Amino acid sequence: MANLDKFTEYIDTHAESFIKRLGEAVAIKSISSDARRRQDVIAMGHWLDNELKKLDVETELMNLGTHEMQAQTLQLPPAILGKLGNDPKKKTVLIYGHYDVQPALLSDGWNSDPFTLTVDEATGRLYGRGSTDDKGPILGWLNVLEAHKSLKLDLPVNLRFCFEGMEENGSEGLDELIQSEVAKGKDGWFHGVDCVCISDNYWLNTRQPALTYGLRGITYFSINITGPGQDLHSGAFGRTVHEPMTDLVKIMSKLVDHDGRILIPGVDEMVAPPDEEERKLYTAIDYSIADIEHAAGGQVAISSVKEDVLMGRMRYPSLSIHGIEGAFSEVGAKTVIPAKVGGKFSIRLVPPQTPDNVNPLVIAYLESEFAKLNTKNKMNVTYIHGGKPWVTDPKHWNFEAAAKAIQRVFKVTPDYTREGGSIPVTITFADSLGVNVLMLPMGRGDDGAHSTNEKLDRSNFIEGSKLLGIYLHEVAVI
Ligand SMILES: NCC(=O)N[C@@H](Cc1c[nH]cn1)C(=O)O
Ligand SMILES: [Zn+2]
Ligand SMILES: [Zn+2]
Repeated sequence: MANLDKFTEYIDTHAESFIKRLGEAVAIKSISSDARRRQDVIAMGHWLDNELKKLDVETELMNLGTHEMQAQTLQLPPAILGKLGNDPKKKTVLIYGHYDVQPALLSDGWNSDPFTLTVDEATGRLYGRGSTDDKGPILGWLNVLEAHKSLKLDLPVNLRFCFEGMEENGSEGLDELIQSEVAKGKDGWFHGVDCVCISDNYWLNTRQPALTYGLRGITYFSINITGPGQDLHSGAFGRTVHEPMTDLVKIMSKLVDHDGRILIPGVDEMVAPPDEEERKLYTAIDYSIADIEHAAGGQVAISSVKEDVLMGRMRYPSLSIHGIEGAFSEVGAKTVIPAKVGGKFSIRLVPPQTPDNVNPLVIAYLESEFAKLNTKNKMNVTYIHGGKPWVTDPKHWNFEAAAKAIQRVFKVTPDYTREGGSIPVTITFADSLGVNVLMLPMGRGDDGAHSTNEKLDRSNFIEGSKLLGIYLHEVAVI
């Protein structure tokens, strides 16, 4: 393998300009789930496209059409497909990432403006929405390209890129794009891809780099309850009408138990319990209850048994309640009966669960529980989006190359993990291209993705950029 000292030195000496570039990306409020921010998501796509072009990547902005969201018809942000290198003697690696982010408001509890990358010099942490999910990792790839271009270092593999702007909101249009590109054969953007690498997840803890060979799927629902023609005075109407919020709270309380058990008949039962052999896998992982409680920011773990916590995240389904639309949520003591409320929840799925086999159980259960309420209000259940779980073979050469790269950069062997989150496009790549997909995380388990004060440690950004580059060199020689 080539002497990569110059490459790693370049990454070290250019750390400040890489952080500045990450600051530019974080400043673009590319929140895909908020119709008001759609132009920002599109602007972020153009920003990224421009950065790729500066680094000699041939790109095309793919128009994914429009969709309906929040009572509007919106242009979907473009998928960016890219190509760098076409040497038949080299392997071809497809890189995926997403340039959209989750919503964030200072008033949610951030200590600094979420869209201003804020460097804490004392801890080396880079705070900002998207710092770890997924702008930091995407920019890690840009850092690798910049270093190779500036040093006139030959890239060891051909690269293909697929960056999207709707991952945090159901990846609309992407599956169809991938399938149509694959159907084009040698004229498609993904022709000749040997393996896929996705950097869009986290180490399990704060100490040990990880390689991830599984993701949970997801099925996301909203339950809307209506009845009164308008919001009502609770003094004038309390105990005289059926209240939508009361019905909703009762229904939502029937979904999951305090110990995480899903109460929808048949859902938990689809997943076989682990045997002794499998349990040992979790015993071997360097993890403790303190790790989960540190990452959660409170002493709130459901179990005090490490293996159960790990299995709760990696190999069992979970149900989470996310929010209630239409609820009175301002300061003060408004005595209102909301006329219309919508509760949102999702279930993380594991094999053999899929939205197709779980959704009918969810809908039948909600309808039967609603019928028991004897209310005159009306319930409407909407499936918002979903994706299947994914598990792959971590003994594949793609994982071996990444493990060698981790050994070179961090001088340790990685943890092998399954991730609790979902990236539905992973399975689309695996199935439609028929190649191995690797998840190579950059951030740590306490980064707070989707949460307040999301961060990426400076060392993870810099060492992580080295890792991405060295991984490509290991792929070339494996
Ligand atoms: N980094 C991956 C990630 O955060 N994925 C999201 C995907 C999603 C699905 N529905 C809404 N977002 C996740 O929540 O796992
Ligand atoms: Zn992500
Ligand atoms: Zn995310």
